[in-house]
Amino acid sequence: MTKTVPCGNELHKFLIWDTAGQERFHSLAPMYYRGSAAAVIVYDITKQDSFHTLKKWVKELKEHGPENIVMAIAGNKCDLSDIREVPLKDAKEYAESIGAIVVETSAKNAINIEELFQGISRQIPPLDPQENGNTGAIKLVKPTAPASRRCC
Ligand SMILES: Nc1nc2c(ncn2[C@@H]2O[C@H](COP(=O)(O)OP(=O)(O)OP(=O)(O)O)[C@@H](O)[C@H]2O)c(=O)[nH]1
Repeated sequence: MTKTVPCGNELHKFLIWDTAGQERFHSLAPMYYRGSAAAVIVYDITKQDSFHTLKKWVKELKEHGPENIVMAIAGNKCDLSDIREVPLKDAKEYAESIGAIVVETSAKNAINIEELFQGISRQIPPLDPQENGNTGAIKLVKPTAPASRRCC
């Protein structure tokens, strides 16, 4: 899946992989997060267990993920906040402690999805010109094609 996000006067094009969260697919996860610029770790605000599992994923990313990976925490199913088990305050405190972005989303009602990707976009450093195939010392023009970034 791809998503293009305006960021200042650039366009960031994200290539997005949805990794299966279940334990039996755990060993496949490094294939997705290796080389990724950002990771969105999703929990379900109506299930405390999912917030606990999220912390395990954050630990794994910190130990084995790319050094400067941008981490974003998404508390999904915010349309069901009347049956929430995870207070937003807990998620915010945890996110702050690990330097991650946090936002409550609803995939069902398309709430805060755009904001989530904009938040990530703002944290991703500009492309290294050499990585971009540009070896010149002075950048005279902004690329017209969107820069591609990976996100899992
Ligand atoms: N109310 C509500 N239901 C949702 C939302 N997002 C997903 N669901 C429902 O939650 C269930 C699980 O959704 P999935 O997308 O399969 O969840 P997942 O975490 O990606 O599952 P795995 O890929 O198997 O790890 C489905 O029945 C969805 O319709 C949401 O924002 N609000």
